[in-house]
Amino acid sequence: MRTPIIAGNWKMFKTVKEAVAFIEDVKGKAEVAGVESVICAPYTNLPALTEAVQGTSLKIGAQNVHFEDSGAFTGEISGLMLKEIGVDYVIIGHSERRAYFAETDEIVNKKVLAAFKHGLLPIVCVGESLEEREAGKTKDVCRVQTEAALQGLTEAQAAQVVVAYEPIWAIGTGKTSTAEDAGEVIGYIRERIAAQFNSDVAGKVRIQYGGSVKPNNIREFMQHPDIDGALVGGASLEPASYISLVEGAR
Ligand SMILES: O=C(CO)COP(=O)(O)O
Repeated sequence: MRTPIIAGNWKMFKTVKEAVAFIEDVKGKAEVAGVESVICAPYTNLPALTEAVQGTSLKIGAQNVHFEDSGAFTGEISGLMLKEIGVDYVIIGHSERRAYFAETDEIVNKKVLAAFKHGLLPIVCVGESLEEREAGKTKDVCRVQTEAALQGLTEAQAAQVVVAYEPIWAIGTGKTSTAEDAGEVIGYIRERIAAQFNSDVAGKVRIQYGGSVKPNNIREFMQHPDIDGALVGGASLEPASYISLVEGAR
């Protein structure tokens, strides 16, 4: 059985003070047996957050990582640095990074390999644009992005990957995919992982849905047998809303 995973992607929101106050509010509440609960925060929050979640089951993730360990890469942060401060997860290849920061499938793959090198677990984002959806390319886009991201991983590593299927048109728009539709794409992604590795690996990889997930629709997505959780932007920012999301994944 795959453990459901709810991950909040805070994007570029919250100061350190706000981030720590959030953890105080959700401690013990956004902790539900059998559900993994991860907050992916801006870099500046991470040291305080890894400290704040000590003694809880909450996990902390970054939203990006550079693929080199160190070097002349002004403004970048490496996996080595994230591991040192106790980060567990890292979001890689979010559509906002692909669109605004020119991340290619090749860069995403390098980052996934770098994450494993440092013992960080990647949450790899894939998903189609509205244009691609309308052109009937949804599955192709997801296949190409997923295969590229997981290239070069061992079977043991691949089995630990979290994939987030986030249709770009559903992000921050209030439009969601239906659970049935998202489940179909996610089922297809799982089939492709089975083809790339094997069915044992594919059976272990957790695949989330992301895109306007809210407390009022989380249960619908979680009821689909192929959907293992959610990557949530806007609705992860308020403690009460985040707690409801984690409870909804039970
Ligand atoms: O991009 C997302 C999570 O990574 C989704 O954002 P929203 O939940 O705000 O639509």
